[in-house]
Amino acid sequence: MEIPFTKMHGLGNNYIYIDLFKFDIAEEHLTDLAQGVSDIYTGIGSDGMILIQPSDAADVGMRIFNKDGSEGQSCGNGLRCVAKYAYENGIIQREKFQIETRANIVEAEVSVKADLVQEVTINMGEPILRRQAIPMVGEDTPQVVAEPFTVGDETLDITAVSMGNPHAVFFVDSIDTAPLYELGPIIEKDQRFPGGVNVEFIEVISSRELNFQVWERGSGVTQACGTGACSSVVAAILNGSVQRNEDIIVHLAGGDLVIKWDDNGSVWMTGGADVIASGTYIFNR
Ligand SMILES: N[C@@H](CCC[C@H](N)C(=O)O)C(=O)O
Repeated sequence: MEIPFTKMHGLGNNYIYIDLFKFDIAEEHLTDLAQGVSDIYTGIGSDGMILIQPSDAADVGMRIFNKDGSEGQSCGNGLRCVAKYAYENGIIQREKFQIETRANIVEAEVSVKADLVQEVTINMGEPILRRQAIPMVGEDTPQVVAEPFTVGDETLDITAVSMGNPHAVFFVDSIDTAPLYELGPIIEKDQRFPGGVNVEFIEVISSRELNFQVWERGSGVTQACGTGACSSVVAAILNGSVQRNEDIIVHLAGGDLVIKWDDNGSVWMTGGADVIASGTYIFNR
């Protein structure tokens, strides 16, 4: 099967995008296809695959598959790229529109120059903080903030947040010595997170800026994670390190995002989205 694709990235978090407005793929092939396109040796090479598709509930829909073929509920960097693709390819003709994910419907606004999208702002909706809704096991509590969390012989303080997908946020003194490769893969599959979890290590560098590293569920270390940046700002606010209703700059390996958790409860994300390549993938089922 010959499948048309576009490869895009948001701050280096790169996915193979398939436009289901133009092309259909049977559900049974999606896991294999995501693994296939993501492989750097035998595929195109990516952090995963994103489907851009018609939606009954919003202007456009998206589904995100990680590198290992598992399906996530949302993807912040993917949402900005879907917004850019939808606008530049005439799926949507307005600068403000809605995108449906498995988690929720978000509001996107594109800023356009010479018909090209320069930057995208997404209202990602409200964070989910209740323990069992994240989901995290244990007696239900309204929030999981700075709780001791033992992994092997280390005990760290965890703040858990869901932006539709689950995130375990750990504050460290320096991002350079964060145990990303050592603890990321272990915490990702820790039984206290029945659906697995994305793992972030955060250094607070001022009341307006955070340094960020991520181990993503299903994909490992990536250059950036939009839902992770949102979760980290929410976690930093819950821990009293930064303020609500202010623009916080998150420095990720692939560049910066501006995140705000406003007084009405919504988390806003602003950043770039870029096209890398387009072509045809030969899918051997
Ligand atoms: N990179 C994404 C998140 C992708 C999904 C995640 N790995 C999960 O399984 O929840 C982002 O930019 O948010």
